[in-house]
Amino acid sequence: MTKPLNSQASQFWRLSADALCTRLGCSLQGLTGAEAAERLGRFGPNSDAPPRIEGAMRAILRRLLEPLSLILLVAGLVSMLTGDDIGGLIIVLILAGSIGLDTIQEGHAVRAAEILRRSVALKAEVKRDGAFREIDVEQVVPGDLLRVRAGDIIPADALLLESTAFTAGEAALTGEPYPVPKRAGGVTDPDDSSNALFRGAVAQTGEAIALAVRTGGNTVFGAAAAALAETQARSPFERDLREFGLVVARATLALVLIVLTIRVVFGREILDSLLFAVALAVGLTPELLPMITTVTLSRGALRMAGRKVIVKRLAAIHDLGAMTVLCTDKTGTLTSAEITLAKSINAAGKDEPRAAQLGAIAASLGGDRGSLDAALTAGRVDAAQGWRLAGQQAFDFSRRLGSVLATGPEGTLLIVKGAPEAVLALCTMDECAREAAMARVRELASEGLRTVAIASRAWRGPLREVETDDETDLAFEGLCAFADPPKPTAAAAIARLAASGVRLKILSGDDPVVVKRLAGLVGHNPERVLSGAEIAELSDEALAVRVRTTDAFGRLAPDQKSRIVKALQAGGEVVGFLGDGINDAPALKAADVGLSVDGATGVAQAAADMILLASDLEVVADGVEEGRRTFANILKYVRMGASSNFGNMLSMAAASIALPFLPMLPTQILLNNLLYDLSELGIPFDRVSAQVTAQPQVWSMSRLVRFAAIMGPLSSVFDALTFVALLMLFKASPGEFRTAWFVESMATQILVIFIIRTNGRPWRNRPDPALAASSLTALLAAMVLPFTPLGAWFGFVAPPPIMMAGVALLVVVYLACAELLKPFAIRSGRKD
Ligand SMILES: Nc1ncnc2c1ncn2[C@@H]1O[C@H](COP(=O)(O)OP(=O)(O)OP(=O)(O)O)[C@@H](O)[C@H]1O
Ligand SMILES: [Mg+2]
Repeated sequence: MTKPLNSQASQFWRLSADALCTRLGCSLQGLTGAEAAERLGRFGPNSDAPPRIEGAMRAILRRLLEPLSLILLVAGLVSMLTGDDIGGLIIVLILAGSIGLDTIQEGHAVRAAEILRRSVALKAEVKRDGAFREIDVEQVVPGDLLRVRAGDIIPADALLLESTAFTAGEAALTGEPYPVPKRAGGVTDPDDSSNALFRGAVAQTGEAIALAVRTGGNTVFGAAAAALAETQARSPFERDLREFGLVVARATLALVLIVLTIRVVFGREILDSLLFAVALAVGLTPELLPMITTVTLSRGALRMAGRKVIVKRLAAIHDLGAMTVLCTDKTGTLTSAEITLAKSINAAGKDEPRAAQLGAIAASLGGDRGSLDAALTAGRVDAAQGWRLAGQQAFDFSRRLGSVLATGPEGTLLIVKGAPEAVLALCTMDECAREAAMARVRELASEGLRTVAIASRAWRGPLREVETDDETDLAFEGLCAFADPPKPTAAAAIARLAASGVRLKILSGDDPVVVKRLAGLVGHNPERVLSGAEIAELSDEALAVRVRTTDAFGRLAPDQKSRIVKALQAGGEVVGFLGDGINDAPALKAADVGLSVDGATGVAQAAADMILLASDLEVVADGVEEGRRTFANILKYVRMGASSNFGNMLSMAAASIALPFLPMLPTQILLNNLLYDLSELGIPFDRVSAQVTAQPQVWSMSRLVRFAAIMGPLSSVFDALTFVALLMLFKASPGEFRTAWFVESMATQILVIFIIRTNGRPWRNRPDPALAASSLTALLAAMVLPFTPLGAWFGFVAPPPIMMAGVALLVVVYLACAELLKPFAIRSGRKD
């Protein structure tokens, strides 16, 4: 991966800032809005090959160019030219109808979902018209002055101008596992790019100002960088569905070829046979399945947006519905994130403002964007007056401390701030005093207060950046205690999640005592809280066992959060992770469904699959419900296809070989297919019973196969019965046979939705009016058409009433049998 760095043309970091400014035609003062707009036009958006939203014409063309559509189009035209005007016209019209239907359906929903997804696009901070402001990452242009802070994804390739304790994680770009320090200034070694920032890397610590040099696909890592931000990997559900589609498509091809060959060998009319075969293929291919999943998922995404969840990766909707365990960070989800400074205590345990004073200096000079530093700064607003930052060691989540070198009225002071046990370990104090301080921390924790310890040391010698070795021989200054009360809504949301089969686990970097108390307050009551130190001792296998029974974790390092997620996955759980910090990003990536919140750090948002517009577990519970509902509706399509529709087409193939005449004319088959598609239009809107949304919905290919293996043959049996009855009993003419069977086939295909849309009795759970309307309209059209003058165009011949009565009876008996067999078809082999 280091290759692009070596290519001469891209080594902008070997130039000085001034030289780059000349080359880019800009200054170091940032661009004006007008300049930026002009550059955006010139350089294009800061993204790789922007995912174009397909226009209607293009969408129609894409469908028209599919092989089956092309064949139909050609066949239709040939029919027209060879004298069968009406037949040809009908084929072309039906083809146009189907394509129009698909385009309208897919276009609207998918476009709307894409717009939503963009609404949570990553932000970048740039100087425009003299002030720093947040803009969409795509709007960044070469020449922009960037400000990047810990937790941001670096928006463009840029030359560093200023930095404080800035390190960048470039692991995904270069393979270098540790964050690399970045400093402004010239470099001599061409391999040394420590003064450059690369798009797609993660700002790990500190802050930097940099000049954007390249954007979008021109960046050193180009597409690789974008791939980092957008994970659109296929979920198991999507993969299985595709596989299923492929299997069916192959079977279709084989079947159609067999039918065609046999018919041609037996000397039947070639054009007719070809048309019949193609129509059969149209009826058989689950060409709608991918479109329907996308549409249903997109509709689900729109509904979820109504419930304040923005979906970035569509398939994650299913994963959210399948989720069995939700891991969550503590601050901001269980608590309000508006942490306030409650107490400042000195080393002797007395109230004294000094700890808070020093904490505030450190926080305002060199703090991160976390809630603790915000509370410290807000606690003593002008503490930092007269102090200047001289050096820094940014807060490190693994060591749980950070320091600031500050020069001010007291001279130069090294201030160290972090988790009590981490800071106390660096202080010069006897064991007794240390124990007393820790006892105080525990006492505060039992009152629900979380603490940060402050230590300091007078600095002698030259001013420079702080190193880990400097953080020794510290004097313990005292503790700052913060109130972080639980959210009023948390307890109810946790209960709701539990009722819907989702177990909650708290994964916090905070003190186990604080975690345990808070958990109790929101009704979570874990038996004990496992700490990061204990986890470090466990093997992956041992951890996989422990996580099953442990519901809260404290003092976790970022990689331990993702270790726990993986341990849960190893135990067969579908794991969700909700977090907002830079320390949550690894776990968000590892989880099956990563949830972050609007306004979270860039890395967390980039790693997440969904963004909550309100940081509240209530929203997650809503999302879970919506996810299950969406999935249940997709399952209806799949089941529909796997039962009647597929069965009918198989019977058609068999009949075309066995019968001396075509069991249905090609135009009739196409009409059948179109009406069937129409009948399904209402499915995405359908209701789902509370019983179905009450438990995690896990996709299972084996269950679908079981369903198809029972319902498919049932449908074929009834087709065979229909054939026999029509030929033997009613002595139907070919025209009557086709018409009667058309009606029977439409009725069974369409009406079975009312049976399989619910696991219980159909009359207990009413369909949504939209579904009832689409199904019954399609059915009505199919039943009336043969008896109208228009029917003759399709080759329908009105059968005698007695024949129709027989067909009606068969349909009723079929539906009754389907209802009787349904419990066996949907019963799963295992308990779930
Ligand atoms: N800016 C900071 N300054 C000093 N100490 C900090 C800072 N940020 C975090 N810490 C310490 O590190 C610990 C872990 O950080 P933090 O609480 O943010 O982790 P977390 O896993 O995100 O926790 P939570 O579940 O509360 O969100 C804190 O409890 C605190 O002791
Ligand atoms: Mg946090």
